[in-house]
Amino acid sequence: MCEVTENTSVPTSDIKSHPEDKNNNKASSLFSNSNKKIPIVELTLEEVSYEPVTSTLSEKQIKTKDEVNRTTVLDKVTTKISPYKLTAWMGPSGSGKTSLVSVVAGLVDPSSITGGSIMVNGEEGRLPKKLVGVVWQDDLLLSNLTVEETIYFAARLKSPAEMSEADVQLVVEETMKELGLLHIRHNLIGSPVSNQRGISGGERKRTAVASELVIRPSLLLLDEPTSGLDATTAMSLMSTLKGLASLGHAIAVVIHQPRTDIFRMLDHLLLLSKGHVVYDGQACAARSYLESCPGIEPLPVETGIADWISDTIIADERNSLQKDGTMKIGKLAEHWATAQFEAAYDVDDCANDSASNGKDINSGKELRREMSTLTDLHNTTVKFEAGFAMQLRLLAQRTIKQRRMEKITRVSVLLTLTYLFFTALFWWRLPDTTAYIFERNSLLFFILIAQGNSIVTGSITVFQRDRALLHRDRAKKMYGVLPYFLAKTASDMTNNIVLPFCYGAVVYWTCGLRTGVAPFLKYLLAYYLTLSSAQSMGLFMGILIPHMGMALLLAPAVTLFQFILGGFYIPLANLHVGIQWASYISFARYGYAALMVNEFDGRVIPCAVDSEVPIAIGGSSECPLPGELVYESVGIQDIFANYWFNVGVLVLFQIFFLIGAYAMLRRSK
Ligand SMILES: Nc1ncnc2c1ncn2[C@@H]1O[C@H](COP(=O)(O)OP(=O)(O)OP(=O)(O)O)[C@@H](O)[C@H]1O
Repeated sequence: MCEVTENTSVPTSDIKSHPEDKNNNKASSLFSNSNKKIPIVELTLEEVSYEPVTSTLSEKQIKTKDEVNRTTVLDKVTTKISPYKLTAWMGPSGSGKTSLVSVVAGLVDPSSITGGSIMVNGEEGRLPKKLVGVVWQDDLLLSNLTVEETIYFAARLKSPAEMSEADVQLVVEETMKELGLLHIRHNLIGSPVSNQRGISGGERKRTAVASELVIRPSLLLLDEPTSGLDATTAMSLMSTLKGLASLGHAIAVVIHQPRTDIFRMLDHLLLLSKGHVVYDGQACAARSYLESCPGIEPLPVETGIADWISDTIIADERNSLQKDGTMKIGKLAEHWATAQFEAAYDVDDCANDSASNGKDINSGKELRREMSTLTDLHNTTVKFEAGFAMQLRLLAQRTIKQRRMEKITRVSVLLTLTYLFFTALFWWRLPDTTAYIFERNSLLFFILIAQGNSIVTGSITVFQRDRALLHRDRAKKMYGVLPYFLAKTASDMTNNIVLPFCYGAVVYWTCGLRTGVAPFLKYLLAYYLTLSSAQSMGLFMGILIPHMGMALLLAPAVTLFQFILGGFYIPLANLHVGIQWASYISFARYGYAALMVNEFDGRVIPCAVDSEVPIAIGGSSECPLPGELVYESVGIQDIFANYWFNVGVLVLFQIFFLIGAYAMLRRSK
């Protein structure tokens, strides 16, 4: 007899978890309207094998050689994800559940699917990515966005451009209500990693689900959505998913040993072991099937069914471990492959289960009428829903919102104030005489190096964090690389530089640099361009070197090297010929030159009043001293002594770094 036979239907109206969330009747009615628009989709996998390349050979070598090392992650997997059903994929660690999510979501290299076929509504082909929502374990939500902003950005980016703002807002409202998030709509997501307080783990998961659900995907895949949640929160989330399935979504959940009450909610169950199917059928029939397998201990009294299933599969895997450490196909997988497994679908005890969704899924007739053809499904979707301008606007807003508390945090303001304090202490109101020329030079160099280095490392760190989110969003075809890149660059060039730039502006007056509005503005321009070159170089390095640790190790060395070649430590003319060339590709050289020329060009530096020691600058102890001699003494001569030339080269540096960064980003997968 099948143990799990009770009606597990959870009506949608019962799944809201917070009393405040019951107030929005308008949203509720829209939900029932938009519900009709979900394209009904059934996905069938027939003997699908997934074998990614694990060879260490380069792509070029692989093309020329026949032998390609592949690992069999999924071996002839046959299963189904049906609308109106809550499907679960279970199996021990490493059994291939997450890989199956990637395969079904179309996120793997098609050449690594080495066998079998994937059918959508009975036709062989791929489901448009727009109709698939995937919630991963690491949800990659942006910490400084509120719950509502997170769902809104997902909704707007994924909704058709012609959909009005009011309608998008209504769908966001409706989705928040559906997932019990209305009462925390204005709360920040937060980040457990950086100890930033925010919403709870369960609310995070629900927000991640809401961000996917907001466009009503036909197929929703969730990779361990209940991991890290307490039993009650896990139950509440699964109830929500069950309710959503009853509206027509096809939902597949990767789940580890759920509690019995959660297990009872499942309609369909796929059990995997080392990439092989061990069971695929109605969840309520799994027990009787497994107990019918030779050598399997029946479910002990007081043991949860999911725990028993897991123990049974793990024991089978252990038994199939050979002496040389390799694994042969387990007995359970072998049995499933040869058994008359249709029997598992037809267990009488599960008769009630099919009715539990309010739809007789086994009759199939009504369902088939609801299903669109694959061509229709493709015709109704476009590459990106939002237009270029909309993507750009939304991404810029999203980046600004995320960065608003990142860059101007209390710590960064405090650090800038500390820098200001010490800079003022060392270089306070420098007397404008020949006796203080060295101090002036050193100040101009210090302000570059003090801020430049942290900008480069900051830029790398921010991009490495954004990288995963970008790749995930790109895979979902939410936006293009260009709008992302433009929005990011615009934000980086303002947000990341605002504090260093303010520091530079204040230092100008506290340290008594050249008086006059024009020199001040020119100083700001040169200073800004040097910092933004550092920013672009950081981004370039961050994209070029995908490994964050490696990038952060190399970045300070490269930046320091650039600054040494700037001309302050070693006058440019005195650099060894073997390295002199490198100074031409140092942005610090042009930044420093522009600041020096702006400070000293066209003026005469008065003699130090009480100076008894003649000041020798570049071999000249002239007094008063022509300003040109100061920058010429560090090797800034000829065309390099032209302020606008240096500013122009800094602009070129940025163009080079940015175009390079964009090109690499486009190529990266
Ligand atoms: N691209 C790949 N190249 C090589 N091996 C891979 C690749 N993807 C997955 N694998 C291997 O396939 C097996 C299944 O991995 P997968 O992450 O799908 O398992 P899982 O069931 O989700 O495990 P867990 O429950 O621990 O998350 C693992 O042994 C994994 O190392």
